[in-house]
Amino acid sequence: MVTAAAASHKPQQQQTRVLIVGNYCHDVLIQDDTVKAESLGGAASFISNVVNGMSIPCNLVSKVGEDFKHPVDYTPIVIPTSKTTVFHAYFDLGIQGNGHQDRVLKRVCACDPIRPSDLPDVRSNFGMAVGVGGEILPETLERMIEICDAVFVDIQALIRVFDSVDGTVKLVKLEETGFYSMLPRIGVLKASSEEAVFMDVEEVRKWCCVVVTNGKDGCKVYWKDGELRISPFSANQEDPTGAGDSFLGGFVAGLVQGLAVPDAALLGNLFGSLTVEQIGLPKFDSRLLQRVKDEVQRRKMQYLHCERSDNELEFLKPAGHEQFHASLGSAKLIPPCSSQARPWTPSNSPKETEKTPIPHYTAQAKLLVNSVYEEPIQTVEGKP
Ligand SMILES: Nc1ncnc2c1ncn2[C@@H]1O[C@H](COP(=O)(O)OP(=O)(O)OP(=O)(O)O)[C@@H](O)[C@H]1O
Ligand SMILES: O[C@H]1[C@H](O)[C@@H](O)[C@H](O)[C@@H](O)[C@H]1O
Repeated sequence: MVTAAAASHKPQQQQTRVLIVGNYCHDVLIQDDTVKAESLGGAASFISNVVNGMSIPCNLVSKVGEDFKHPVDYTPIVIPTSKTTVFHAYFDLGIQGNGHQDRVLKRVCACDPIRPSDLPDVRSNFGMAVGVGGEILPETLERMIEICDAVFVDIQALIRVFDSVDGTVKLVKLEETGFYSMLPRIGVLKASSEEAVFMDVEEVRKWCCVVVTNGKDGCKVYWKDGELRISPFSANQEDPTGAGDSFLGGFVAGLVQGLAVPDAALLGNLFGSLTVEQIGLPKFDSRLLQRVKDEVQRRKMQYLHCERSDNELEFLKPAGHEQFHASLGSAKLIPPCSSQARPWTPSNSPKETEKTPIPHYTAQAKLLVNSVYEEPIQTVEGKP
């Protein structure tokens, strides 16, 4: 675990604040044996879409093959001997109708894994380990823990295995993976409710903060001594792909800007709900984004009037949380600005100069990792 003392010795002036690690992929959505859509995929693409939308600078490490066919903001590493990861998402195979499994995923092509040597040498405040096709190796996560103040992990990067014949994605128990012993050194583990059954939440919450997303019902945050349900936003679901990724992007964007954990989780729910309303990678309306940024700034001003001396308060709902939910909900109702709701391209993504300075990120990263987990814990019970 990163201790407060260790974190305070880290350099305070850094270029990169958010480091996203995970491969871009090609997503093919299939229904009734017909290709419904093909789009850019991978948690890294959905997350950077949100983080960029919130004007937060980030760095991204991703690998693709020479066949990679989408314009992206962050140039991936091109591997001449490998093909881009491809997922086929079947919306009519084995779906249970209980809202748990919304699609059957097959990884039909896998690009190279991301290795420690692929990561930048500079320190980051927030690291995001967000693989989709098995590209995050245990040694890669180890390196991320070394170079980032706080690491956020999507459990899908850790527990996916792929059928050797047709690539169907299956899940294994977290404790059976080589990642389990690293839990005390990560900040947040995010899982969907479908994935959460592959870990013992009661055990894992002793080591790190756990966030379980639950589709249209929002999400739940668990920490060592408490848990909170965070309300959803209504949405007309078109395609669930990437909802969890956009959630994580919004959650981290909120924390980077200094929001308390429950308010940041609301931002996650908001971006998750916006994502399911579009097929593939969502395009966020610029007026909506501006309104969300304004609401976040307004929310931070409210904090100035509250005493929040106890670290655990970062996990509890600050006064005005429900009002913040209502304000974000009304931002969602802004009608799209037709001239601006154009397809996303690198040329209309925010320029570095337009990105706003973020004053509180280091304090927030330290708080998140250290506040309620202040006792340094060296091992997970039963593991070295
Ligand atoms: N139908 C919906 N209506 C409103 N909000 C939704 C809906 N579906 C998802 N969300 C929001 O997005 C978040 C993440 O969704 P979900 O739990 O489905 O993640 P996921 O299964 O990891 O998604 P994916 O694997 O498709 O990326 C939820 O916590 C919720 O806030
Ligand atoms: O683009 C999608 C998205 O990133 C999903 O979260 C992931 O589960 C899929 O594997 C991927 O193809």
